[in-house]
Amino acid sequence: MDTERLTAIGWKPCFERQLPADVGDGLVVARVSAHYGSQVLLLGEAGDRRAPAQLAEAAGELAVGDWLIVTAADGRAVQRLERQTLLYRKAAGEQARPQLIAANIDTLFIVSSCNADFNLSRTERYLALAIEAGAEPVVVLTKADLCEDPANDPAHLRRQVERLRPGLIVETLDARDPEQANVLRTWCGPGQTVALLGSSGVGKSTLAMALGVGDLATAAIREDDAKGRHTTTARSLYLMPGGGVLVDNPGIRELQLPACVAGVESVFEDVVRIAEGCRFRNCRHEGDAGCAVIAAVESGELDQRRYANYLKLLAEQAHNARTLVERREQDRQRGRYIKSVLKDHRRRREET
Ligand SMILES: Nc1nc2c(ncn2[C@@H]2O[C@H](COP(=O)(O)OP(=O)(O)OP(=O)(O)O)[C@@H](O)[C@H]2O)c(=O)[nH]1
Ligand SMILES: [Zn+2]
Repeated sequence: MDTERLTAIGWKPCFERQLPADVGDGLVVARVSAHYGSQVLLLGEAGDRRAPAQLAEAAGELAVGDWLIVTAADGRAVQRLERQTLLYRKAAGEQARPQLIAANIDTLFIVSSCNADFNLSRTERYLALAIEAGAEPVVVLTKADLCEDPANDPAHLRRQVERLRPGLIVETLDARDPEQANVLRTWCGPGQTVALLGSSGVGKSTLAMALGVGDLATAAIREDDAKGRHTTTARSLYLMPGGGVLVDNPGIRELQLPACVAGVESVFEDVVRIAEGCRFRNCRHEGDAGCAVIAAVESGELDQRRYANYLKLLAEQAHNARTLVERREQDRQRGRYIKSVLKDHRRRREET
């Protein structure tokens, strides 16, 4: 096993420890680089290769960024290494299970611009997501060069964001300038995996360019299919020149809040601490008698915006959690209904 080459695709000692003894004996290490329909793209020591999804998923459901032990011959997974972090979102459509977005991301760059997109409540939402996933959040404020309002200069905006969470790291920069983007190199070295989270137009692709990844929009793999036709497929893992990996796919960019009480409570530790002083244990902090949170807002100790966003994010994630449970219940009922229809059908057939 060439550890150096694996490190270039995000391999770390914590994965090394999980390796079975027989790796090398017809088994190789690979990382899920993209997942589409019936095919999975696996990134290994020797570069990209394809495997039928059915084989690659033999050791469990996959997310982009997962590490697998696969057979060298046909890419059949014999083991999925334990995930260090996992980004997921609420189920889409008929699915009852959360949809996996990406695994093993060490750092989430929460990107927002110094001008129109600057929004503390949105940043809190992304912080909750990052913490829930287990990834380290780093806030990147782009378009620092376009900040014309001296009352809202980049340094001032940065301080506002820093106050959202003790120890939170915030960088301000012009995303078009590779030299300025170098402040992010700390998180982009060998063995490290990062992803960019943020609204459209804030500069995620521009940042990726500045970090040397190249043009994300056009960075597709061209290959010839069995009939010699050119096909292009989008991958989701990009190697950075410094040795790290950038994960990018639309699923990450548009991430919504899944069920994540722990993430929300971690971002709002101060509010949770104040709430310990509420008279009632199940206080909803919405006008209940003896509410310490409302008292803190009234006294000015707690910011009104932060208070409102805390309640909003809590409600939102609870709603998303509830729809999952409700969907599961609906599925059960539908299953029961289908069974009864089939039974009915059989009985009638037996009668005739
Ligand atoms: N002046 C200035 N322009 C920037 C900066 N960052 C991004 N831009 C410009 O903003 C526009 C949008 O940037 P993108 O990198 O495409 O934004 P994105 O976040 O990738 O957007 P989506 O792909 O829609 O998610 C481009 O025209 C960039 O050149 C910056 O720091 N300063
Ligand atoms: Zn209360």
